[in-house]
Amino acid sequence: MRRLFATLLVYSCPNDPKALWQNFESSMSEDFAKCSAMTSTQVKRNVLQQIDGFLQSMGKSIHSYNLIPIGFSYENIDNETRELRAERNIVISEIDLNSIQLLNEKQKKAFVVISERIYSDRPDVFFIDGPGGTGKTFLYRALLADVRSKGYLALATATSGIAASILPGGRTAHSRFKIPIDIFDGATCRVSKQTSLAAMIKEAKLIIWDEAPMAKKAAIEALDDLLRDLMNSEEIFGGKVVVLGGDFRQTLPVVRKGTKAEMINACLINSPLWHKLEKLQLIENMRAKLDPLFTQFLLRIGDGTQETNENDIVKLPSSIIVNYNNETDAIEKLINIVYPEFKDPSNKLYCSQNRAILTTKNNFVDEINDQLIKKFPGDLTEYLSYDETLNENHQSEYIDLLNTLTPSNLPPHRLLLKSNAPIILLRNLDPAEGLCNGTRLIIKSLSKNVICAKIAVGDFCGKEVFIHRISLQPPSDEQYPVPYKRTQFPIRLCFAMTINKAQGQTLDFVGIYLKEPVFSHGQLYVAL
Ligand SMILES: Nc1ncnc2c1ncn2[C@@H]1O[C@H](COP(=O)(O)OP(=O)(O)OP(=O)(O)O)[C@@H](O)[C@H]1O
Repeated sequence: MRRLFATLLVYSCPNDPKALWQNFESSMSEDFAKCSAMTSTQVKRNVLQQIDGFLQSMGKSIHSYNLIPIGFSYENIDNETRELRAERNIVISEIDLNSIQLLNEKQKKAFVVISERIYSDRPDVFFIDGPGGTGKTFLYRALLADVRSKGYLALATATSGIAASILPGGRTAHSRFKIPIDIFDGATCRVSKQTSLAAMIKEAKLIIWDEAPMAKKAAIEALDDLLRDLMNSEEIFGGKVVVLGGDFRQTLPVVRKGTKAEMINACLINSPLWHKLEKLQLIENMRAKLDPLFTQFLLRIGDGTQETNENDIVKLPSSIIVNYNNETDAIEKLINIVYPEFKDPSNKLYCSQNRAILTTKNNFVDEINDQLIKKFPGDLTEYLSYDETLNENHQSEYIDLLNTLTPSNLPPHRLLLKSNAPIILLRNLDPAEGLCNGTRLIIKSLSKNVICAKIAVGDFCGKEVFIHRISLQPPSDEQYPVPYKRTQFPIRLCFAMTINKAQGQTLDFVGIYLKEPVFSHGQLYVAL
């Protein structure tokens, strides 16, 4: 409830935060108040400190909301000290520690080389290059467990929230190192030398950045500059052991409206840092171990070496193709294969959580989700967004148009939902607690102002969370007739999703709907 209150303050900008606080203070204090050892002042202080912690993780502070009564002594623990404490308190799982014994030959080699540099204080910077499923995450988890079990700090980061959420203590690199989101060449991280965040980064024995190929080179160069500055060293990454990793066959950094050349230029591979990284390769596909022929085919797709016809089109193996007569028949058949329980209502519905239909464009995703939510059993609940122009003088002129717009990173104006349906989160609400852009959840209940949902996968699987409406804006570089914001639940249905959104997801069963050819072989590779 305290987290819900903090996200309401940040994303819904209530007119009178103090009144809201006074109304709900006792409900938000219930658990602390039950502890008889605490005085009412201590209860209030604890509640305020926790709310402040949530606010700070979203870049805000409790002092902006006028919640603390005048004269009330509120000693806030510096948020960064809190972060350091959180780092030190990360639970090291037995499974991760034991996984060191299970590493395959290449993973073991990488583990030994990196560990040797960490503990001998002869720093180096690595790039773990491995196609999807070759056990990069497995290796990172083993390294993190090993370093942390020896009492050292190890910082786990990734480019996307969803990849960060599968690393223990994982955070997005942007939030951990305060790298500007709208990064450009020469931009710097917003960490000043005197803060305890700087002290924590300096103390770290190991820094991991997963999905580095998806980040712009400017972001990784900003980390290099930050570490040189903090460590007062001209060595690469300030002489820290840094492990970057990922798979260049998957999708590359997004340069909105950029040309192919601009996208390639933004890649880590075109940074002066690239040649200085020690490359370690993982090759054995641990995910598709039982199907070596498919694994080889997948690698040829990723490397762009699979044979194509005269129109540059690859032929997929007939064993994975669904035969159909026409377009309507095609999508019907695919739906029946991916979601067989829709045909047989006695079948368990809940298995839909680890299944998805992947396709290339948002409008195909919407078409499929619309069809499936109607077939899904249960009562429909409709939530309409409130769309408003930033300049209120334009509101009446544009309101109807705004409702029809479907920007890629915004929920739809008309959200049709049912209990037990799968949804995907569209914002990083609380990555430390598993609520990232890309987290999949199953709806438990739908109320007028709050949706209760259960996280469907990952370390936080099964956790129940409350989601409320927030104000969202389309990306500033997407062209719309007028600047506007949409107040809506930050979710979409996810019976179907785009291939790009699926990158980094773990799905048990996938149907791929290719109404049009994919944009690149990297996109087909991610889907397959
Ligand atoms: N040495 C190993 N022993 C047993 N299982 C392993 C080993 N290495 C990896 N795995 C398993 O193989 C699967 C794929 O591994 P992992 O997710 O680490 O790959 P990845 O390279 O990070 O993939 P992606 O790039 O798609 O995220 C996981 O289920 C993981 O637990």
